[in-house]
Amino acid sequence: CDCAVCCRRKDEPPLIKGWIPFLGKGLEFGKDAYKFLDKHKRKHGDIFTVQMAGKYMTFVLDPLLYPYIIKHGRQLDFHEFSNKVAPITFGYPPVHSKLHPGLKEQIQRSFKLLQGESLTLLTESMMGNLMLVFRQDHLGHSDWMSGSMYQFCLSVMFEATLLTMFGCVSSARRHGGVRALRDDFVKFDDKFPLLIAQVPICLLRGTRAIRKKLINYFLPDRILKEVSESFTQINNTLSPLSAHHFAMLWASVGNTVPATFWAMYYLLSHPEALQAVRQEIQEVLSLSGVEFSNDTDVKLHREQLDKPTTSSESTINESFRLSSASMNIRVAQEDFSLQLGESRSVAVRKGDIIAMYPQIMHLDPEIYEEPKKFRFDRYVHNGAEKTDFYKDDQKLKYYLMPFGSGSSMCPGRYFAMNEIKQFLSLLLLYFDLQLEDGQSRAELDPSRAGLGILLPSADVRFRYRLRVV
Ligand code: HEM
Repeated sequence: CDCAVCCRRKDEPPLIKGWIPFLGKGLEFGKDAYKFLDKHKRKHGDIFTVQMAGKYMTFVLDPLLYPYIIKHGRQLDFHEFSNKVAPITFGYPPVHSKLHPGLKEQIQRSFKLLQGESLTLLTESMMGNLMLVFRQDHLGHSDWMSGSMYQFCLSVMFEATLLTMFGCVSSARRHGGVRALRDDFVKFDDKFPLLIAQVPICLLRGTRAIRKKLINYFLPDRILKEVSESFTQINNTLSPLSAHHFAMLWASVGNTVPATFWAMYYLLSHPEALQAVRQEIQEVLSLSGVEFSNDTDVKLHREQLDKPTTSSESTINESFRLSSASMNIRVAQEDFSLQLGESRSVAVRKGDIIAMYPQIMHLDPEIYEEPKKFRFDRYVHNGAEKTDFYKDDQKLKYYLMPFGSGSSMCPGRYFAMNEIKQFLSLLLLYFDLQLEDGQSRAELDPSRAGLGILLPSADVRFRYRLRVV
């Protein structure tokens, strides 16, 4: 092993020193995250500590132990980490700032608007906006068109999400400046891993100016002019800071766009999956008495999306499994002994970081046979959702974790699932789709490992044509 490993007290995991790929004080993994963790797991077992910049970070990589960490919400806190890093990254005041009393509570309340009754509103609005963008940008031709898949997903999902979350200007249904906004967003997003790693923004050329432009876009007099019964109206009253709106925009598209890309890519590269999902969507429509034709707009309401659609959901979950590389972080609030099962405990000091890295579980051949292969029906059993997956002959409580876990779980997860389903439904209903020759080997770009859904290392060319129905 090329790392110095110290054996410590019996209740302390092996300590690995001298590993430098982490940047700054922060947590950017960079290219070697999976390899690094997998290598040390084989050598030192499922629990080990990495020392960096004076901090101790203990990785727990056995998914059978995840429930013990997740249930320690009080002693192992997520928000200490996010409350510190998010304001610096997105440029809003610290959540405990005296200038904005109650900000923390406002932010937490705004997360609730992504669920429950508001989710119905959001989902309906997203449907209309997706349809609008599809109709105006892509449904006008009957010949084969050629496109770049990531760019296609980005342009449709970015604009439809922006309209859904933040409304539109009063004079038009679409924003004139959306392309410029999207380009700036992509430039900021490129630097996102460095910002999260707490590299000072002044060292990232031009990024501060781009962030300022993006924040200014959300000033109340520039956007949100036509807000009636929308999510935006409620959201705006609760969280009046434009920099926080910008953070919400990042949260709502930063992972959703690559997740949509992977679901679309896997469907196009697996025709049997595409066929099964298309058939399932057609059945949902016909059961609701909707007769589909390509010159009318489709509406899929929340009740229809909530119907058991096992092939679509399994396809999306399988894409998450293969492309997600988020790290779940907790910060110890006190010195204590973290009990991991009946016979194991780990000494934790106040300020230590405990991390789970579910990608290791997602690619574990003991849990998922042939883990690198896409199988659209991996999460289907006897026509229903499959939820039993095993490790060491024990059923796993957590087997798929693209959205984090416990108290830190993504509040937008239901909305994300709905919007990806809506996007795929429109895509498969309206278009014949094909990959261009030689485009069936998309690779994951590991450079934002630790932060969510990985992007493809290169875009993929595809062809699409209006279906004749
Ligand atoms: C496929 C799409 C998505 C994925 C994979 C995803 C994943 C995640 C993950 C991994 C976290 C951090 C959880 C943790 O560290 O334990 C998170 C947090 C968050 N997500 Fe998502 N997310 C997605 C879509 C969305 C959408 C559509 C929204 C909003 C419309 C959203 C809003 C948020 C917010 C606000 C947080 C911060 C929560 C907090 O600080 O407590 N996400 N998401």
